[in-house]
Amino acid sequence: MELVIGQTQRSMLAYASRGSYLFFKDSFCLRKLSAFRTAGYHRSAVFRNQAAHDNGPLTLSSLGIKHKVESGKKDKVVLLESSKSAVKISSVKPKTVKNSWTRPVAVKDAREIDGAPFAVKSFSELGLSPLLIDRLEKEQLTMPTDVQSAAIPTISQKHDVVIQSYTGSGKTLAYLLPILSEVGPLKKPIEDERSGQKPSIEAVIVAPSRELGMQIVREVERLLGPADKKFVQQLVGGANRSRQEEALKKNKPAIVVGTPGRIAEISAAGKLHTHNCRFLVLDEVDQLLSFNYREDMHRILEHVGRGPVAKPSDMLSPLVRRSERQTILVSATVPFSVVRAARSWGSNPLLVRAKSVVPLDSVSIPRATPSALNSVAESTSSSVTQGAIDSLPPALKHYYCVTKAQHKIDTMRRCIHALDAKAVIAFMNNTKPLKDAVFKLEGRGMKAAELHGDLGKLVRSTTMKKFKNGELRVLVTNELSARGLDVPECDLVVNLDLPTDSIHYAHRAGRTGRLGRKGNVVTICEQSEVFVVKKLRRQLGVAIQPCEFTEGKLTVQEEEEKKLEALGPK
Ligand SMILES: Nc1ncnc2c1ncn2[C@@H]1O[C@H](COP(=O)(O)OP(=O)(O)OP(=O)(O)O)[C@@H](O)[C@H]1O
Repeated sequence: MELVIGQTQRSMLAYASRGSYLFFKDSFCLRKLSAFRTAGYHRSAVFRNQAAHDNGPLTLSSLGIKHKVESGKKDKVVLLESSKSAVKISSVKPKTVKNSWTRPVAVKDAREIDGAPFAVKSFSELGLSPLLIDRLEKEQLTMPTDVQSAAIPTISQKHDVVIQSYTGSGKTLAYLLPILSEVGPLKKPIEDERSGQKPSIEAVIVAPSRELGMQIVREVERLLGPADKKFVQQLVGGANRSRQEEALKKNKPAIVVGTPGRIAEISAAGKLHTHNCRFLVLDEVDQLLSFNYREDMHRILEHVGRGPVAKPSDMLSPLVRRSERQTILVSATVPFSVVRAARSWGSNPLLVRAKSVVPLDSVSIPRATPSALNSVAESTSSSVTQGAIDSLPPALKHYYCVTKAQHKIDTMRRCIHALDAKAVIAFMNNTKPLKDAVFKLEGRGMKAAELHGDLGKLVRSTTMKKFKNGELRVLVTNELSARGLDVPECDLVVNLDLPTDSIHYAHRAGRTGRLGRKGNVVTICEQSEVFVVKKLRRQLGVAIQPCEFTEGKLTVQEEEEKKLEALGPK
């Protein structure tokens, strides 16, 4: 059936219900639009109108569009009347690729996607399963963030995606919710569900640090509810491996969350069966691409979601092989290395941001130039810098304070008092000096603790718990253990050592100002390092103001600022 749409005055984008047409931006001329299978069932369609878009979240009502769904028919029809044009969307049989042992998978044609529904008023407009909506309401999670509004429908329609949005903008739920809508006890009833199907692992989530891995496990447990916690299993390093293997056997979880080394280790031992896995999520993916995870990541990518090939005729084409598993890459920063990975591990991946969903191939992210191999120069490459800028929470305030190396801790203590900060994360580049920093802070009566990879799992989780419940005021840590960490109460980030580039600056800064909250970032440096702060300031396009802490107050050094500006860029 051909859908013909009259010209409309506005460039609009619409998502429609199951099995219907997806049509997209640009003034709709008379043309055939190809069908597109949606796994999730929308009870509404959301239009994007460029004009209205800039005035905040878009919903049908905000666009003056009334919609109703005629139910009871096999194919649903969503009638949309707008003041400008009447558009009738009717259902069509989607094209699917079906194999003997995999679920029907729509052959993806990302060219059809141009924009996504924007911030909608509630999760129930995003086609999530009713059971999951109930759980969200019980957890007082009612309104999706922008990146969630864009990511949830896109993932539900079986696209491989790269989710990029600034730190603390809700990327974790952006991928967890569509997965929980399809997998585990909260999933939608699936028409072609074969009864008595052996429970198997259907989603693998990989995180670069134990803390982040455990944080994601707690988020899944929170959503599943106390009775269904066993559907998710942690496979993080540092924990007892045989206990993890016993739990896998006993609980047969639908979702596993872990660090690359431990997942690869248990998979290699033949104790982790992920060939039927439908989702592979790589959280903080730019970290997971680093050299030290190479072997483990290779194993995970080669095995997760790679179904058994029963007979030669089942040999899957490269496209279908890749499309049998949905690959979801997540990070606040998306340097070229992530783009390259998405292209090789996914099929027609889409770049999902807070306000847009576009084919990844349509975004020009230049390669890091060979000369940018060293970290400081690397951040001069526009892709890296752009990634950092995109990852900075908008409500943050940035300062720097000059002092001698031996006075840094004392300066930080004065900074904490001046800002009356309650939960401070202080970053250093190496593990060794962390203990000394804690010792000095404790010596001045400030409750502090160190967090790094050399500590045992128990010490690390106890430290995190104490920090989150306010028993500790300062957490002194290094880069890796802080990636993705979510401590909503964190109101101050201090750089005791300069970050190596703008991306690292942005990820550190993003530990505060979570989900739009206020936050301060203070970099304490020596005079000889001021030029690096200026470079970061230029690359990030944020005001990192010179300041000092005297008589219990933070004062911005205006004249110093003017002097610096007068010197011009170095
Ligand atoms: N729709 C929502 N409504 C209310 N709170 C939310 C919502 N989505 C996420 N949150 C909360 O916001 C905080 C930040 O979410 P999350 O950690 O997923 O952000 P992120 O973008 O993954 O951050 P990072 O880039 O640092 O990993 C969490 O405490 C989370 O529980």
